[in-house]
Amino acid sequence: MVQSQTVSASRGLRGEITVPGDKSISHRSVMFGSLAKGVTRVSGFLQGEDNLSTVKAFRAMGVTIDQPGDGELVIHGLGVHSLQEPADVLDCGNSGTTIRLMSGLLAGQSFFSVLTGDQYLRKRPMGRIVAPLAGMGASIRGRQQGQYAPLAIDGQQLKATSYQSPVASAQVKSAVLLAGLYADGVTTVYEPHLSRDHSERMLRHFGVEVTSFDGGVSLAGGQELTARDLLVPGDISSAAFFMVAGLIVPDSELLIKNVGINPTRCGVIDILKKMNGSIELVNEREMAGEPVADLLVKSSDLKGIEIGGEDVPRAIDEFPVISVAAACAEGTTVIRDAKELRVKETDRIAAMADVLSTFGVTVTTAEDGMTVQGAERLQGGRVNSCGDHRIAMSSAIAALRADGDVVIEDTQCTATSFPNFWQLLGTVTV
Ligand SMILES: O=C(O)C1=C[C@@H](OP(=O)(O)O)[C@@H](O)[C@H](O)C1
Ligand SMILES: C=C(OP(=O)(O)O)C(=O)O
Repeated sequence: MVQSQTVSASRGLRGEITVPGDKSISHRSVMFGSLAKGVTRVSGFLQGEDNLSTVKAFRAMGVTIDQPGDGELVIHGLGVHSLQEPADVLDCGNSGTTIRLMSGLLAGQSFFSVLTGDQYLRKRPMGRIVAPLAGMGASIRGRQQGQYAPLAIDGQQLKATSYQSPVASAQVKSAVLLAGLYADGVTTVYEPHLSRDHSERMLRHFGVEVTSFDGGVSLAGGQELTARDLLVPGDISSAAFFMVAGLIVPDSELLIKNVGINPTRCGVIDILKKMNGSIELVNEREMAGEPVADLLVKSSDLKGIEIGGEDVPRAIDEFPVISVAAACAEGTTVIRDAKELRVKETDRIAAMADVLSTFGVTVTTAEDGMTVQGAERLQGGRVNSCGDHRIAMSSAIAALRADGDVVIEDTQCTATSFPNFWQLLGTVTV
């Protein structure tokens, strides 16, 4: 049954919260832990649906993964050449990260595998990974000449590549690097702007030599991974909903604890600060090769700004909620260079333009972004998430500032990345 949620205006957000573990790092912990030799203990693992798809896929390839407690995994890795042919199709659900990274990994195995996903994932572009992997000798077939899943992968001996990616995408970069682990020679990926570097950091954590340089990254094939414990920080993409909520709702003061602030991910903090948002980083520290801090957020009078260039990949999943901040800011916000938003779980430019216009906000869209006119007041109404977790949660945050109740339809998708979102929102809103 399709679920919905009704959200009313808030008189302030107060208290301390901890958001669930980082989705990108959680995926990689399962993948790299499964390839490592030895036992990897993960804590802070995100038990969202996307990550559970990754766990299921590795179990289907013979890896023993125990879940002794909430957010805990024990992965019994047997080395880079230990995976077994899965007996059935691997279902990646809604998760772009799962299907794209696993395609790179499976391209170099000595077995056959098929990857698919839900109705949203089967519409997302796969040619962006199929093309560079084919250049390494991979045999991958998919619908419409390899553009769309299901993808059928006939594992091959791969050769190293030097690939110039046309998009700043960590999924493309990581897929090619994972294939590169199985290739003869040194694989290099160049990208137009630096995308999130969790793969590079975690591979190093597991003892792989990875060289990052201005414009790209390279690694030599044939390296082994050695198991090491991992602590997953809170997901900045999940924290972003509460950052914006704390800024736009008057009389708010919120401490969001234990948030990953990797420089390739913290564009949302820089953008919101540029909008005059009060966000203070306290207790900065490092956890398993990733920087972490607590974020103190206070209600602020936001102002419109221009956003584009290298800030875009550093905040790519946060644009739906950044557009909510823009709707509550004084003046105009222009978002450019963000065409990638059109190929996420939904077309997030079109979806947010729809949502914000229901709230009474004036939005114009462009192929690569949108212009949002800040509004004095938001109005209530009925919106639909289109099955996209980030659209559902962004709508909920806008509703905290609306004059009337907001009904959000199709809200079960929040379990993709933030299973306790509604409960947490309830605990901090006055
Ligand atoms: O590598 C990752 O974990 C991710 C990379 C990004 O996608 P792209 O690589 O398509 O930019 C991001 O949108 C996604 O949520 C997670
Ligand atoms: C785009 C996202 O994830 P993925 O690409 O892994 O589906 C997201 O979480 O916003």
